[in-house]
Amino acid sequence: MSNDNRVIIFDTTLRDGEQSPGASMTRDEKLRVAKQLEKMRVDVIEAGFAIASPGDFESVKTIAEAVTESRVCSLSRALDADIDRAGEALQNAAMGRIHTFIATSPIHMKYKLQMEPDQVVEQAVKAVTRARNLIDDVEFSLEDASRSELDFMCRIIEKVIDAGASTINIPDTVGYAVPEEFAHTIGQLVQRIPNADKAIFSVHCHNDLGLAVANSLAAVGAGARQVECTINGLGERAGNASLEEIVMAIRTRKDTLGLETNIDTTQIVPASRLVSSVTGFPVQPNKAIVGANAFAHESGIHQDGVLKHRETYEIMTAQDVGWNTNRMVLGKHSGRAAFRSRLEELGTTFATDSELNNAFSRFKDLADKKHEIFDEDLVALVSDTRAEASSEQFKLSSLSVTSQTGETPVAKIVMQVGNEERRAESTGSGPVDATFKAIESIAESGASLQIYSVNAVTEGTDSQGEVTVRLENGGRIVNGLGADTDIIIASAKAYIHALNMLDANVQKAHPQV
Ligand SMILES: CC(=O)SCCNC(=O)CCNC(=O)[C@H](O)C(C)(C)COP(=O)(O)OP(=O)(O)OC[C@H]1O[C@@H](n2cnc3c(N)ncnc32)[C@H](O)[C@@H]1OP(=O)(O)O
Ligand SMILES: CC(C)C(=O)C(=O)O
Repeated sequence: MSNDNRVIIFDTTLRDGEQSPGASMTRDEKLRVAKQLEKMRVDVIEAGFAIASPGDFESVKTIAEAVTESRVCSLSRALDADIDRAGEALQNAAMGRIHTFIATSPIHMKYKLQMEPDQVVEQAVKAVTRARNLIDDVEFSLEDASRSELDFMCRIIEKVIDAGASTINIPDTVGYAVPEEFAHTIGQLVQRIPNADKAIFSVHCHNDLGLAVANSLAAVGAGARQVECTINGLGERAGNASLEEIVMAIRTRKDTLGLETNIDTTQIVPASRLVSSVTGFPVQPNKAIVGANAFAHESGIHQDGVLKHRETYEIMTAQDVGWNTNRMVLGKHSGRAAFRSRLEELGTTFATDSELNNAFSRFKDLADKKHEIFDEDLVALVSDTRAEASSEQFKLSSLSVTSQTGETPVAKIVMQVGNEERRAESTGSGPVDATFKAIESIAESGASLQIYSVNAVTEGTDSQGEVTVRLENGGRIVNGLGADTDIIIASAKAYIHALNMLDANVQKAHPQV
């Protein structure tokens, strides 16, 4: 692919990204992010706004001295002092850039700058000329370009290119543009400005209408060859175009866009995590590319499709952007294919379809109670299913326990004993004690309880409790297991499992302790 089709990735996480209220970074944090951006092969890193504060100056200087593979840039207004400060911060850069800007929209010129358009042109040319005397790479931005008049933009751009700007940035400062219109503007600028071929056209889109990425892609379709963007879409107000979305859209739709970047996409997720951790801005789970759910499938039909042929529901691989793998999340929308596959990965196979169906129906019951089923839940669920299936003698039909402050707990149980339904009611010192007494009043095993333990299988209040009950009878000792989101029911299941083991004389299958 020719150079004409290469899109320069200009990352402004450390400058515009840091303008997100609450996203301030220290010099050392910025340096860590800059090194990661360099590793990701970002072309230009906007390290800060040197005149903004002594700390920002130090950050730009430190990054300019530490980064050699990416160009390091500082922002500056179209003012002598800003430009000189940027030049000073960048003086040791292996590759540096001064990025100077001034607003060109009628509303900004009249109310904010309080300048006439001619004065703005004059100040822009003066700024670019001064910057070019300090450094050989100068970018000029027309702030609020998407609300600026086309003829005026053509006039100022032609003059700043003549003054030495080699990158012309067209920002959608307030996120006002829509893709078709923005593409038209870029196309017009590229066609109408006589010296347009002497500069790279760039865009810098904000996300106020959620269109930052769409506008950036429309602009590259119309001839822009630099995109300014940020990790996780961080930035002023609703943020900037997100780097990961731009880069992966260009890569994934190379067939239609015909473009490429130099980014090592496997470094995207590490960069996203780093920026999230240093700024304290979490990444939403459904965020494209870097959200926790971006490569996760919960629906049975999708899981079945992905297991048969990944591309049925994935347009990129998780590994391409730096995840270890895609994920099958087991939940209430999952089907047998994913359930069986995950258990096989965990070393459990089903001998018969009815064994699979039995475990699957328990899994659906559990999924109705719990948001996400983890591997530990599955293991507990299958061992519980198998424990129950291992003997026919005692089965739990229903259990109701009342436990109230100042009142003695009461357990009412219905059990299947062989072919007979039996009921019992008992009180106890606690709900578990009452339950065990009710079971024992039906089973009359005479076994003594040696150990009772409860473990939360996963984290969270919707976790399954896994209970172990050790019973001793006539010198035989067995361990019964039960799992449920309700620990009283898990306890009843574990006690009944142990009774069945004693009854069925299964010590060899479940060794005595
Ligand atoms: C669209 C963008 O993201 S632009 C970048 C925005 N980022 C920031 O503003 C972060 C860093 N900014 C700062 O630290 C401060 O605003 C500073 C240091 C740059 C300036 O601080 P102050 O001198 O106190 O000025 P203040 O911020 O109050 O006002 C901005 C001044 O710059 C002028 N100005 C704004 N843009 C430009 C420009 N591109 N070129 C020249 N002057 C400009 C304004 O008209 C105003 O001038 P006035 O004081 O004569 O009215
Ligand atoms: C300074 C420019 C590039 C900017 O941040 C904007 O217009 O949003």
